[in-house]
Amino acid sequence: MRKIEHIGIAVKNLKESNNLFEKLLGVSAYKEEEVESEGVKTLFFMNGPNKIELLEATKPDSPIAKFLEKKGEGIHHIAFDVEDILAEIDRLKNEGFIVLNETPKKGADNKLVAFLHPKGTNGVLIELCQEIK
Ligand SMILES: CC[C@H](C(=O)O)C(=O)SCCNC(=O)CCNC(=O)[C@H](O)C(C)(C)COP(=O)(O)OP(=O)(O)OC[C@H]1O[C@@H](n2cnc3c(N)ncnc32)[C@H](O)[C@@H]1OP(=O)(O)O
Ligand SMILES: [Co+2]
Repeated sequence: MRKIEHIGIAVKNLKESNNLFEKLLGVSAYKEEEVESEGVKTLFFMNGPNKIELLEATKPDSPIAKFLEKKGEGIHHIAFDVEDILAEIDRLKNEGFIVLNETPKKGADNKLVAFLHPKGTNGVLIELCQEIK
């Protein structure tokens, strides 16, 4: 794991949260992207070295919809930048972490992604991100 790639925040309404985070960070979002396979629409902000990903559910069975139902708006996951996601998946599996998708999937913002179950990480959903070069 090289560095935190982004913090994912689940929100009910991307438009409203876009205005809020624009005020909070003093910058505009640099990208809006729908990830059909995850049932999410994402909005990315960069302020200094920090990246914030806002996530709105686009379908009722999306992980974000379930999260909002259960916990309401808030921090959803922490994503880490990795050099080699397959090697990292292997390493983490051997360390006993629960890898939710052993085959990396296409995420937002030009990344290959995989997730670790929060049950194995003190209740924090962890995302692994490898830049697609
Ligand atoms: C890929 C696009 C984008 C990117 O950056 O590129 C994204 O980040 S997309 C983000 C959305 N996609 C995902 O989150 C995929 C991985 N998540 C999952 O597979 C599920 O959400 C899972 C397995 C974490 C939970 O799904 P499940 O159907 O089991 O939901 P439950 O409500 O039954 O939860 C079980 C248990 O886990 C706790 N939980 C759920 N979500 C989170 C979370 N984000 N952080 C911490 N804990 C979480 C939930 O509270 C339940 O705990 P319990 O003690 O049993 O109540
Ligand atoms: Co993410």
